[in-house]
Parts: sequence; structure tokens; C-alpha cells
Amino acid sequence: MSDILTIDGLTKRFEMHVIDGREVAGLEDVTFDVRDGEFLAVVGESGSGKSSLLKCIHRTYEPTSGTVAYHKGDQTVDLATCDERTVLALRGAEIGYASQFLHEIPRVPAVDVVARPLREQGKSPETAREIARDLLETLQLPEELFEAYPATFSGGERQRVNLARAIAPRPRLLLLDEPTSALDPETREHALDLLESYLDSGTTVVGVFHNRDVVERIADRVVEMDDARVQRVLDCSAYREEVTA
Ligand SMILES: Nc1ncnc2c1ncn2[C@@H]1O[C@H](COP(=O)(O)OP(=O)(O)OP(=O)(O)O)[C@@H](O)[C@H]1O
Repeated sequence: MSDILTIDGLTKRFEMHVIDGREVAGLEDVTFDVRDGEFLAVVGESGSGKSSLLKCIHRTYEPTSGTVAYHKGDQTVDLATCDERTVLALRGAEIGYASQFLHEIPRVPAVDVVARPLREQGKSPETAREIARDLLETLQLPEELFEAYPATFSGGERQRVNLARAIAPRPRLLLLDEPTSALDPETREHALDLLESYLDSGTTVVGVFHNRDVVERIADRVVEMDDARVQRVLDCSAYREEVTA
């Protein structure tokens, strides 16, 4: 299997002006590969750097140093240093990201929040809305909420809209930060089934999860983080053995 990402020496430090310019380590010298088509789960204690890792790959955060080589065919782009225009083009077409919480767009109904990235891909309004409705239905959002504004939704309802929006354009690389944390067990199962079907069609997922059952169920490999560093990269079988031991 080839790699979609080669992450090497990735470091992110935050300068904290409110504490006399002291630096806080978000990531320190993080190195690992992501294989094409795999589901890679990122686990670790709170504050260990999981979200910072996803944000550096997505370039929401500009890394302090290191490389994030994104491979496609014989082309490679360093997401850590490439220009903004390249980042934006890749985000639109190939790299999706769902943060833990939906930052909803005011006065846009849920179905249009999900349809928007599909419209940006050039799909007609009807097709985009149809795909959006299908996804929201699969994620069991009550149909009467499809045309409502997510601002009034519960945490779990918003999370479904957020996940649907990220996966709708079928990105080649999907970055998910705790995408199922607010879902009840049944809805979570539907969300995981949906993610699995995306994996089958070739999407690579790097996802942060706290829930061990979810990791056991869906991950091919697990990156364990601690104190801004990668401690280990485990195959799912080794992870399962440790969890059940
Ligand atoms: N924008 C920021 N400014 C300053 N410090 C930050 C920022 N983002 C993250 N950090 C710091 O970087 C470290 C790693 O944070 P990060 O959010 O990546 O951890 P995490 O493993 O995702 O935690 P959690 O599981 O609680 O979401 C923490 O010490 C955090 O305070």
C-alpha cells in the first residue's frame, strides 16, 4: 500500500503572549506515515496534541517546523509550507475536515450547510440537496430538521450535520476530530457504517477518538500521542490485544 501522507519532524509551538511570551508545545517532532485507504485513529490524553496534529495537516495551524508531504500519483505537496492558494484548492477538492463542533453559518438550513461543498464541486442545486438529504437521513437527523437552522440544534444533531458536511464531497483524505462524541450509541453505529462505506470507496481517514470501542471497531492502525509526541504507532490487532488484556 502506498502512502498518502509522510509526516516528518512536525512541530507546532504556541507563543503565549499572556504568559510573558512563554511557548506551549502543541506538537514536538512528530513523524509517521498515513497509508492510502486506511483508517488511522489518533488517541491520547487530553492536551496530548491530537487536535493540533489534525489542524497542522489541514493547515488551520501553520506548523513551526517539519513537513507534511501529501502524495498524489507522482506529485507531492508539502502541506506545512505550500502557499495558501494550494491549501485552499486541496481543501476544496481533496482534503475534508470536521472539527468537534459545527461552526454553523447563520440562517442556512441544515440541508444547505451539507449541500454547500457539493455546490462548490459543481453539482447542481438539486443533486447537491439530494445527496445532502440522503446523508442526513443515514445519520438519522429527524427529517423535520432538514430545513431548520443548526444554531438551534442539540450537540448531537449539530455533530451529524458537521460530519455530513465533511464527508459529502467524498474527499480523498478526511480529517475527523471526535466526530461521534455527542452521538447516542445507535446513531454512532450508523455514522461508523457510513464512514466504513467511504473507506470502501477509497477515502483515507485520520480521526481523533476518545472512545476505545470505536477505535477497536473501525481503525486499521492507531497513533498514540502523549505530551505533544507520538509514543507509538500500533496495528489494530496489537491495539485490541492491549485493550482487552
Ligand atoms: N491555539 C492554541 N493556542 C495556544 N495553545 C494551544 C492552542 N491549541 C492547542 N494548544 C495547546 O497545545 C497542547 C495540545 O492541545 P490539543 O488541543 O492539540 O490537545 P488534544 O490532545 O486535542 O486535547 P483534547 O483531547 O482535550 O481535545 C495543549 O497544551 C493546548 O493547550
